[in-house]
Amino acid sequence: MRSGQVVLDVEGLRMSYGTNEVLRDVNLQVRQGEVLCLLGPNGAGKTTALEILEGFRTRSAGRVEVLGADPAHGDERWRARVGVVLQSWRDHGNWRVRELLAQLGAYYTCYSTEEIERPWDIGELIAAVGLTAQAEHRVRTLSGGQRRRLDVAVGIVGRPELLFLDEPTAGLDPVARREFHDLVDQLAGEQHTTILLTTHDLHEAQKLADRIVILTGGRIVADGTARELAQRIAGEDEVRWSQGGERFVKSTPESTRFVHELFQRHGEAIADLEVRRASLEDTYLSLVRTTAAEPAEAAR
Ligand SMILES: Nc1ncnc2c1ncn2[C@@H]1O[C@H](COP(=O)(O)OP(=O)(O)OP(=O)(O)O)[C@@H](O)[C@H]1O
Repeated sequence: MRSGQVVLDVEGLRMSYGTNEVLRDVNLQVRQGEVLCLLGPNGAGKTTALEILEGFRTRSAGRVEVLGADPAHGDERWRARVGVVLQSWRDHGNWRVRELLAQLGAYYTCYSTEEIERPWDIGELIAAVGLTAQAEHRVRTLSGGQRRRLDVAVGIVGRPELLFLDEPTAGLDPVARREFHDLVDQLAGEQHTTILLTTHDLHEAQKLADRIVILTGGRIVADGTARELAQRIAGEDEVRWSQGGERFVKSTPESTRFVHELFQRHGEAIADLEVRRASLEDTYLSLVRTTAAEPAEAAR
């Protein structure tokens, strides 16, 4: 998945709000078609980083290139190629769902290309985000989760090449969450949309992301697939079993192979087998605790 061209390139990004230095030295490259999850504790600077990449916030220092342009100077054509789902916005209460999406979608028509017809067909889009039953409802009458689905629809109505999603599944019920995951898979798989999203749900990150980036202490402290991160920091898998009335525990980086060999050697004598794989959660907690324990100067 890392073979596509670089669509997002960040080097030495810094951001301060007054004396509060939030981003200290962020370096990141994202390739076309990647789904990248940005993780980090509350206040780590994820939204700030996203807002800079989206061109909504001016950075203090560093080089940022998004779809070949500096987002601080992105023109309308550039903006039409970028989709944004913010944490929350509460406008357009009087509009009906279909009417609002058609109105917003019309803006993108002139930005169609030979490869990408803009906007998304509104009926198809409404179905894709699961709002068909509410298509003629006024926005202010939607529930929180339905509103979040609409936020996602607004973000993708122009068929963006690059999509930023800030906590897209916050407040969604399990069914809506699953549908959203399918939609992300569809956007990345069929439309090759590059997706950068933030979440606090590690299972979601594990499920959706080709690559996970952990931001804490103003820097990226880990970058890799869920499995790579789990193993690199949390360590090895743990295999437990009993044999002849005795309990055994073995730590191994290759639990599948180990279990295979165990059964080859001892067959039916093996009982109570359990495999605990190194988890992303272990890694995440360990990294975030380490950074939180460091004095700010040490992290610089
Ligand atoms: N407009 C602003 N003015 C001043 N400080 C701000 C502003 N926006 C964010 N901050 C501060 O910057 C830091 C990072 O905030 P940000 O919202 O980027 O974090 P986050 O990682 O998205 O957090 P969360 O997971 O809680 O959404 C916090 O200390 C916050 O108080």
